[in-house]
Amino acid sequence: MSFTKDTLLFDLDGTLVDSAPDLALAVNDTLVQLNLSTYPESTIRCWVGNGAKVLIERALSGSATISANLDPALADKALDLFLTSYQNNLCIHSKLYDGVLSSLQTLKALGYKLAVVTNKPERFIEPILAGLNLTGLFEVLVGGDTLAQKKPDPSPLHFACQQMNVAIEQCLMIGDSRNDILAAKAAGTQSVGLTYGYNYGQPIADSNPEWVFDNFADLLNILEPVNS
Ligand SMILES: O=C(O)COP(=O)(O)O
Ligand SMILES: [Mg+2]
Repeated sequence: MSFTKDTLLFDLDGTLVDSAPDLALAVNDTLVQLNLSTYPESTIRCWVGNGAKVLIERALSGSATISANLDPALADKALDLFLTSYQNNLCIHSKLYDGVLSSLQTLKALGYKLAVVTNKPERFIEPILAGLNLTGLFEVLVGGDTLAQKKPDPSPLHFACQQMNVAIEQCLMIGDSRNDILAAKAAGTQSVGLTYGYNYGQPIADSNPEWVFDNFADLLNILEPVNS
C-alpha cells in the first residue's frame, strides 16, 4: 500500500523521543518530595500517554487507573512539583529513537510538511527538540495544553492542519499510542503505529492503524517524494 500525502503529524513521546527516563526521574523526584514511595521506570513508562496531569495522578494512585479517593489538593501540589522538576531536567537521559533524525531530514527533503502533535505540555516541546537537534524541522508544534482537548480527541490534529493550511486528508498521523490512532480515526485520516513506544504496555496493532512499523525509518518505505 502506498499513498500520496504531503503532511506528517508526529507524536513526540515514545515516537520521536524516548523521554520515559526523564519523565520517570521527575515523577520519582516529586514522590520523594511528598514522602511517598517511588516506582521503577518500567512501571512509569506504562503511565505515559495522557499528559502531565494524568501521569502524576497515576503515580499518586500507584496505578494506571486513577484512584477515586485522590486528594485534589495533593494532586495539584504534585503536578506543580512535577512540572518544575521536569522543566529542569528535560533532556538528561531522553534520546531520539534510531533513525529519527536522518529520516525526518529525508522526509523534509522529499517535500513533506512536518508537525508535532503531542499530549505533553506545550512549553516543553521546543526545549526538548532543541536539546535533541531537531530545531527547525517542524512547521507547527501542538501540545496537550494548546487546546482544551488532547488526543484521542481529534481537535489537536485539526488545529495543526489549520495552522499549516492543509486538509486533514493530506495528513498522516504517526504515533506509538492508541491515543494517536484513535485521534487519527476520529479526525478522518490514516495512521502509522510504531511498536517500540509506550502504549500502556499493549500492542499498538490492537488499535488497527493502517500501518504498523517496528522502526521509525520504515516510514521511508511508504512515503514517496511529494508531487512525484
Ligand atoms: O506526555 C504524554 O503523556 C504523551 O506525550 P505524546 O502524546 O507525545 O506521546
Ligand atoms: Mg506517544
